[in-house]
Amino acid sequence: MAAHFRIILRSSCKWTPKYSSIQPHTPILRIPKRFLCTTHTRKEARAFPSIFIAIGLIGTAAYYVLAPTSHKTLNSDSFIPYTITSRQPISPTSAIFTISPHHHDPSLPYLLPSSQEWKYPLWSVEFKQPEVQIARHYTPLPPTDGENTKDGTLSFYIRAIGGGEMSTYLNRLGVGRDVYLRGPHKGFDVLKRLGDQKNVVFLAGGTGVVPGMQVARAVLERDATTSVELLWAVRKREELQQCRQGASTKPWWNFWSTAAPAELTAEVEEPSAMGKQLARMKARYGQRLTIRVAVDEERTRFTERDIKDALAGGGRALPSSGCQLHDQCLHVHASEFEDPDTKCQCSPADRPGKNLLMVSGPDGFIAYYAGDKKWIGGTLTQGTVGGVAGVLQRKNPALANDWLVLKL
Ligand SMILES: Cc1cc2nc3c(=O)[nH]c(=O)nc-3n(C[C@H](O)[C@H](O)[C@H](O)COP(=O)(O)OP(=O)(O)OC[C@H]3O[C@@H](n4cnc5c(N)ncnc54)[C@H](O)[C@@H]3O)c2cc1C
Repeated sequence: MAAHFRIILRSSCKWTPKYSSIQPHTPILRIPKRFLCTTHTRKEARAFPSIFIAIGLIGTAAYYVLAPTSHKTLNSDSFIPYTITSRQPISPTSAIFTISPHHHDPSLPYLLPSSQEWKYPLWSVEFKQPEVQIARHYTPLPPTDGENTKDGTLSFYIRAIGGGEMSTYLNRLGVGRDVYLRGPHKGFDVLKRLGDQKNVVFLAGGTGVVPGMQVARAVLERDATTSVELLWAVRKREELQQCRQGASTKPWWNFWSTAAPAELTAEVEEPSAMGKQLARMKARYGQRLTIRVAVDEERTRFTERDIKDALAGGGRALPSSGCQLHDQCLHVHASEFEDPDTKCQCSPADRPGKNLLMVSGPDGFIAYYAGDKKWIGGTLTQGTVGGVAGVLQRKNPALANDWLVLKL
């Protein structure tokens, strides 16, 4: 989920290449001589094709500006409007935004047909910044119990990054303002990758916890024998709990009584809006979902030992070389946006599947725990496994076989 740059808006792409491919002296329209009136002066004759060109350009531009867009509801080709219906501040730089589409869609593209359930275990949408024409991905928070998903409402946990174009723009918007979305964009198919295995460890930094919540929900709803350990690193405690006015910087909740990352129970004291969401998930899944939180400003963090302990519970998996879904080597050049043609190439008799170690957050966080992602030919790819995960794999080669590392 590292910083993502995408400056292309597909609607404008439709015509931009035509213009960008024009060479300085390439004629755009050739006017046959017979159409040129002989009584025209040379100057007028030269002006004639220019008029055609100008009319052509204006007509094309008018078409794209004025033509009604064929899409009114969420789709992966064009941006459609939503209105911000609520904004719950969490810290000075982060908030949960809830948005509703302008037009009701009876068959939302991210829901299973005739169901309230999400279709994908991991997905995101793009928001566009209309003033500077950029788009960035954001991850919808999974619906809480009893929430109606059919009305198209979506919620997002968004942090404003200092100097960040999109996130500071979004952070300035209040209730009633419009935002424009395109999607859904499918992420890694974690359920197929997990297959017959049962364990997911999700290490998240900051807003990277949201894909972790999506994955936890999908995996824990799949069957009652799965378990998820969600390790969430935040800079400040306020992401999880509201701080009292004038409270000491020392931990004062029982929850924070140890120097190591603490385990979250279903009863978080004075929870933030994110704390409430996590506590609800903990209450729903009980022992099957472990949530631990490390706070930078309290000098707690997830160490190599913590990750090793979290991985200790994974079952043994069979080797899966040559399978695009299960072979770590074949993930080196894979993008986190799943190719719809990606299929399991393992033998069904082998009951394919890998336990999953997933790492999501800012670039530096991912690099520290799992190694850098790499840009190859304009695509951000997984790269090799490095960082803490790489060290653990070298110390215990069985981990490299039993656990697939995925970076978001
Ligand atoms: C699939 C996916 C899902 C995402 N989901 C969410 C989400 O739910 N919530 C959310 O807040 N963000 C999410 N992001 C990140 C988001 O897309 C943007 O990258 C982020 O909001 C910064 O965009 P920007 O335009 O403000 O910053 P930019 O103008 O792109 O970057 C400004 C500077 O900030 C740095 N930077 C960018 N992101 C971070 C970061 N996270 N931490 C520290 N420095 C950073 C950049 O390297 C750059 O130097 C997601 C990204 C992806 C790829």
